[in-house]
Amino acid sequence: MKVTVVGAGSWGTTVASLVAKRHDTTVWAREPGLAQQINDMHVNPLYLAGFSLPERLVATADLKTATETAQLLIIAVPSHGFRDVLRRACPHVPPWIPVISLSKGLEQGTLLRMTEIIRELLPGHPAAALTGPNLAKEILSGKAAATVVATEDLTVATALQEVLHRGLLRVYVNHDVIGCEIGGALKNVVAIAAGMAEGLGVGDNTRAAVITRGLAEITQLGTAMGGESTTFAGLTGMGDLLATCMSPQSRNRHVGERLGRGHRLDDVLGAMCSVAEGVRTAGVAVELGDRHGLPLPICHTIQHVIDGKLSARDAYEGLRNIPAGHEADPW
Ligand SMILES: NC(=O)c1ccc[n+]([C@@H]2O[C@H](COP(=O)([O-])OP(=O)(O)OC[C@H]3O[C@@H](n4cnc5c(N)ncnc54)[C@H](O)[C@@H]3O)[C@@H](O)[C@H]2O)c1
Ligand SMILES: O=P(O)(O)OC[C@H](O)CO
Repeated sequence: MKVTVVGAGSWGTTVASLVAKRHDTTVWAREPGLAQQINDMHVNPLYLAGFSLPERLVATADLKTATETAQLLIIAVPSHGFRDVLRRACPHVPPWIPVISLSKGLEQGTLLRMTEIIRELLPGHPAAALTGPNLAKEILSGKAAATVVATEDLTVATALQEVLHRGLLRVYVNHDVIGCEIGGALKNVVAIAAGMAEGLGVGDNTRAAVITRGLAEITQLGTAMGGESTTFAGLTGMGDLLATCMSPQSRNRHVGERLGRGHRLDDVLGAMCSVAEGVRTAGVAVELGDRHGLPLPICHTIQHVIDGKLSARDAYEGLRNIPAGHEADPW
């Protein structure tokens, strides 16, 4: 099969490297110099310094060349660039090939999930999300992991599972696309909160409380949007939340940790080469919460920190002052 991965960041390059072991795989890099380094030296020093990539993996900076012969298209650019890149690729995408989103975010303004953007721009193409506790560098270094391919049609999901399943990467299927995408996007916001706890040194009990209440917020919003509650206890919910909140490799947790240590958001983001999706997702989650009548206090608080209305320390004070009612209440 001919597989094209659009986006040569840390996750796009990792997934392309795994798929390239069994399929003809092309990765599109926005940066022409990076495409050349992948082709000539089989490295991606910009996003995956120190790793060797398979020699079979081909890169190009030309979107038409990358997509026109693809039999499976995988989109791996951050959510803020997703629509623009897909729109530019659209005229070259062969009819009816499946399109998988790797992006864990929501579109600002429209509040859409990435598979909804795929459906809007490429109607009739099967749209899927690949999501789960998947820190790119661990997977590229060959450590075992599990992930989920989510699409409503389980026949398509099973076919995609077959393409993506690789030795130590165990790929499950799920039909609950809403639940899987909401879990993947919102865990990044909670990871910023968990990182802040780390930076502030408020303790592991507090961190556990924030992670658990964070999962409650994710589940409330996800089920209100049509996701199934069991999904949020699985790999794309609790699994990814744990990996992202616990791991020092997480960019979102890193942003939170720096904020907790008193750094300015602009400085933190300016020093990073990679994306931290939670920074943009917090506001979208708040808007979705408003739409569904849900208070989502952790998302609100993180949005206030991102807007500069609250310091990390004040944010934690504020969360402490929220009245504790029944555990099943939405606040
Ligand atoms: N890195 C991981 O461990 C990991 C794991 C699972 C999911 N994800 C998700 O995958 C998505 C991509 O993450 P990543 O880690 O590869 O990001 P990254 O920051 O490492 O790389 C992003 C890639 O997209 C390109 N890009 C950035 N902005 C763009 C724009 N506006 N238009 C076109 N291209 C643009 C960059 O050039 C780069 O090739 C994110 O949504 C992330 O949450 C990441
Ligand atoms: O580095 P982060 O915070 O974007 O997290 C990466 C993955 O989404 C973890 O599953």
